[in-house]
Amino acid sequence: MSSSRQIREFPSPAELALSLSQLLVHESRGKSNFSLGLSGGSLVQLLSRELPRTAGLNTEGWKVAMCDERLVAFTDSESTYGEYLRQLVPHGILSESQFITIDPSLSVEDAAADYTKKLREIFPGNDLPTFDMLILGLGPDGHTASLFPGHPLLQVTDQIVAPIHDSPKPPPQRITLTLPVINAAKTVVFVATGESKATVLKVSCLNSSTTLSFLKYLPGAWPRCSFISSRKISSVVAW
Ligand SMILES: O=C(O)[C@H](O)[C@@H](O)[C@H](O)[C@H](O)COP(=O)(O)O
Repeated sequence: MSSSRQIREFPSPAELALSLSQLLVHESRGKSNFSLGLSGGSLVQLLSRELPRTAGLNTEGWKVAMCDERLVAFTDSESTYGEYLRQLVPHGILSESQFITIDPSLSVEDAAADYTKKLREIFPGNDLPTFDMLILGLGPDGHTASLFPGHPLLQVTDQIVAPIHDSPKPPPQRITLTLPVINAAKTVVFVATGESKATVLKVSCLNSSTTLSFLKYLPGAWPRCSFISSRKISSVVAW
């Protein structure tokens, strides 16, 4: 899985979640340390439902970061970590101490600097954090993490985490992993659930020069990218 591009299609989000959980078992098996980046949106519920009943899952060595995070209190329903805390952690699958979280009390610049420092501690000695696996979402507008089409953050190459003040999708203040980190990850999985992803996938894959295309920014990750979808996308995606 980690070495080749794939599209995996499932008839329902439940079946997608099952496969994603099995992939996590496979990718983390035998690793005393497993670094995982998670996204928000529908992924929180998918994983929170499926991981607790996944056979063979050993999360002991897992460190879990957010691919992006909204600068709101963890108690706010907009907080991605807060949602994992409410939906996944109570199942005993992961403990709070395994998550690398932002400090939402800081300004967005300081929160990005603080998160950078925390990631550097998890990946000591590496210029770029090399996540074992990133699970990314995909917005109908073509954004992934908090990297939005046409936004200047797509040009950032000298930071591993960037602040964003003007996210087109609310809330406006967020922090995000930057493209170099996504490109350096060992396995990158895009989870594209729902009808709204078909257009962006089609446009992105058929014409990689379009502004909408997130794929043109992922030359490093592309050979290791997978798409997991709850609908048939292979018919619209040129692979
Ligand atoms: O911070 C955010 O706004 C979300 O995390 C967002 O980036 C999400 O991952 C995608 O929009 C896909 O969301 P769905 O899977 O819910 O469609």
